[in-house]
Amino acid sequence: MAATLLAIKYETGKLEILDQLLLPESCKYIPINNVQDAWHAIHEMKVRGAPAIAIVGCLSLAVELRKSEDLPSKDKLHHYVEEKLKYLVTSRPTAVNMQLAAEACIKLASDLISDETVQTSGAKEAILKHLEAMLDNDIADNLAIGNFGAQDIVEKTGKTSVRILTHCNTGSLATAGYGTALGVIRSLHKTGSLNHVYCTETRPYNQGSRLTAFELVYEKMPATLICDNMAAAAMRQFKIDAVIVGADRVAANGDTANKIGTYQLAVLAKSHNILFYVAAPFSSIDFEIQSGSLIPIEERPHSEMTHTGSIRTAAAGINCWNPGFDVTPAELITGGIVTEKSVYKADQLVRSA
Ligand SMILES: CSC[C@@H](O)[C@@H](O)C(=O)COP(=O)(O)O
Repeated sequence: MAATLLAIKYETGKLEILDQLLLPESCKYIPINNVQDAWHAIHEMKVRGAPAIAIVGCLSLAVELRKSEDLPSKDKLHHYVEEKLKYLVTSRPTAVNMQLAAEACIKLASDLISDETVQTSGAKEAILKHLEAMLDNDIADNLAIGNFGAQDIVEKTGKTSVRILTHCNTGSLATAGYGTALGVIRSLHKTGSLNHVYCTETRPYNQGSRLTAFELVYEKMPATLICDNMAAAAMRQFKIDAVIVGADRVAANGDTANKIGTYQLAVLAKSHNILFYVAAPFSSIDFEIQSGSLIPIEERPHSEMTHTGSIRTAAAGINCWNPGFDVTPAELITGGIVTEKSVYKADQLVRSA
């Protein structure tokens, strides 16, 4: 893959993340030396985006495991892994990727315990191999998502040059590299099928203007930034062909939690007869949650709405409501849910697909 902006750098036992709080002014990598560092970096949104959260969490455990030389028994190793991963899951509530990654790794640790042929060092190596494979696996998944999504958009619109609208940040900065929804846009660009991409500012945290716009400029894609309240006007004026967004958690029925403002884009897309897509790794689908109403939604600090940096921009004393995410009902996802396996209609989602 061509060199792109990386949110996460990992070399055996050494983990660094790009501090996204400093973007777009400066690009600075900071070390993550242990699980606690990762918890804080995720909680404070130095790294964000559902896949990137899970990868940084899991790699921080790999860093700790590589440092620890005295692991007394396989049983203790299992409890250690379980405790650390469960702690990481508490860093942010809505994205499911960290939770599912934790469950998979805890299950591996538990299977290794019951396997009498495996020694403690072998168990540790197997867990490390599992955790450290996440970066490469995520990039491979994103490339597949990009290809499936680009192909589907070209097929369903019947156009060879499409205009896309996207929301929040779903690119290299939210994943191991390439991206999910932005990966689809990258693939359209790579194959000469992208006419133009419009990215929303994504108030109040501005992932669109700070991060997506940064990636689009970096990659020299034909792109325009719009404020969130310009979406309807832009859909009509620029004849948008498809909206594509990422996901923090997809319920079993296809309802999708993603950055606040996604739902209103889906409603607008419907009334403008525009295809609406969600792009996410299969690991963003939570088959334990039957519908979107059960997805926990993170409430963010009011200062994100009332202040720009240290300057107050809203009247002091006003009440605020600042949910970080909303839920788009499955029936509004008219294009489909693009994963690394295939593009699904909501009613085609099955656990073993
Ligand atoms: C590939 S990232 C998908 C989603 O995680 C993304 O769209 C999003 O909502 C990110 O929210 P954030 O609050 O910045 O972590």
